[in-house]
Amino acid sequence: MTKPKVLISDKMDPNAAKIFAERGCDVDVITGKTPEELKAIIGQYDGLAIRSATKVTKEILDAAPNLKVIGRAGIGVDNVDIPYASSKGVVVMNTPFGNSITTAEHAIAMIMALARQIPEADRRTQAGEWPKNDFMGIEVTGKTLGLIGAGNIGSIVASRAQGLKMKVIAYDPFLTEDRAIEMGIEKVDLDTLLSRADFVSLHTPLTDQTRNILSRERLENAKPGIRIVNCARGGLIDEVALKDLLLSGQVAGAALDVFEKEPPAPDHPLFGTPGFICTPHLGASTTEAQVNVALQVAEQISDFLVNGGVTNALNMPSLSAEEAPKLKPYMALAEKLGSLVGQLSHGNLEKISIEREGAAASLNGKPITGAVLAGFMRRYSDSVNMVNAPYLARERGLDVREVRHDREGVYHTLVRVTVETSQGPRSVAGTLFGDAAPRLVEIFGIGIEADLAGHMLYIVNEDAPGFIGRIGTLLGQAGINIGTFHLGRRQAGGEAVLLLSVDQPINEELVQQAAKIEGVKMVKALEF
Ligand SMILES: NC(=O)C1=CN([C@@H]2O[C@H](COP(=O)(O)OP(=O)(O)OC[C@H]3O[C@@H](n4cnc5c(N)ncnc54)[C@H](O)[C@@H]3O)[C@@H](O)[C@H]2O)C=CC1
Ligand SMILES: O=C(O)CCC(=O)C(=O)O
Repeated sequence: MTKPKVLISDKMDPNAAKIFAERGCDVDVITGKTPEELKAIIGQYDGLAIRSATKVTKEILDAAPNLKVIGRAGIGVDNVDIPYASSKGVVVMNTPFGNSITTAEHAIAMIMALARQIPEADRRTQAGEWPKNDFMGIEVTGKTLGLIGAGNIGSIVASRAQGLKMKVIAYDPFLTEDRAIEMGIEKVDLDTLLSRADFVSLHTPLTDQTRNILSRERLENAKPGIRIVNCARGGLIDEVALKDLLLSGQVAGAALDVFEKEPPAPDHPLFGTPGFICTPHLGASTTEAQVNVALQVAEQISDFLVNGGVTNALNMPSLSAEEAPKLKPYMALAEKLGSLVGQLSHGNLEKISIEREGAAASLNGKPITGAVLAGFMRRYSDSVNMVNAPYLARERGLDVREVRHDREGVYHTLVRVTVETSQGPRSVAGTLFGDAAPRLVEIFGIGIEADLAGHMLYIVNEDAPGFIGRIGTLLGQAGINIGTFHLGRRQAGGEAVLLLSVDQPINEELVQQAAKIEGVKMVKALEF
């Protein structure tokens, strides 16, 4: 049997190459390639091990007919086009915990560096000055640290900050009250956090919800003299606004490990701004973390290529060989339903129930539940997958109920997902056509039949003549082609839902325009 070939395309601890060789793979370490150079060689490899420098785009994936698995030695996978990799059948894995402690420690180092202005004091002292009177720091003891994102890294930062006698508050829609109590922190909304925090530290992935979460407006309204640390992802903060507010004194200090564009241009507006310090995406750069993630990624990739084992995959469930063919379409359905209900529900979502009815009731429910939870939580975390979703849900105190009804309803098989929201329960349901093709059949109590795929637009409106024409015209004028069109309504003249699939993503501006059309109650762009 020929050995699987693996490329390590980013700088990684040498133990990774050793593990690949020991586990039966041929490995090449070729780092620093341009996208064009990578495209020219990627075709020969079955596996690709990366950190953050390699961007695995559509073009790279199209040039990689043999590629079966991509392993990210780290957490964030925003450098991989996961939907496209999935469409090509390429498994994407990460190493969700290997660098969390290290990154949390970097955030704490940034807090201390800001509090005592260590980089600037160091620079001037080494330049021959003795500027003892220019650096009046602050104590962190007794100060309030506001965490935006309290997952793996955020919760480690919380415990370290508590050791420094800081009071920790957090904004994280997925943090339950119980988990917050367990962590000894206070759960607050974002505005409260910004009005109370002396230091803010960001620990979320970059998603549509978190992009620009520290916008100019939010920074302007934050507690005067706030200090900000970002060791998560560039794009979470408005960098230009940050400079203006550092200059005005509204923000007393900012420490960035990550930038919207990396590496930042040499004339980046923040460079040289008083109170600003930065590091070149060093959050995960310790010997310990790099050994952890390199070993882990090499073990995971070789296990997959040599034995078919799946660990920490972001786009694939773990399954036995016999169950796989029967369960696969159910898992595709379940993930879509979880994703739909997650995209359409807001606020504190603490309870989710997954009901299986008819033929679905007799199947192994675990992978179906895992798939629902993975779809539901994907917008909150880069690290969630069908395997770890139930564990993460439990850890975060999400109450997950699984219910089986052996009876058969209108459909011979049905999966229903319900979340409890502050406005009451919200449920969506789907079936399999021909035991293979997932179809949505009900959304918030309204019957509708639709395939959930690609870019979609969801509209709730008052059922009235001429409405569909107005939506069609709006999309047509925006140059957006409609693929499929699905309608459902409670009763004639009552509340109706419209679900459209379109050929390109729908931007926020168009969503706002659609929301202004007469009769529209709610509009949401969806992605599957
Ligand atoms: N600077 C560096 O070198 C490193 C950076 N990272 C970044 O740190 C991020 C966090 O990593 P982990 O803690 O392991 O991830 P995680 O998935 O355990 O935690 C992320 C948390 O963010 C929360 N969240 C999601 N959307 C939110 C929103 N709109 N508002 C507030 N909170 C929200 C989630 O509920 C979750 O609790 C990663 O996504 C990665 O981008 C990770 C490792 C190293
Ligand atoms: O590999 C690195 O140095 C970056 C780590 C990181 O950003 C991540 O794991 O998300």
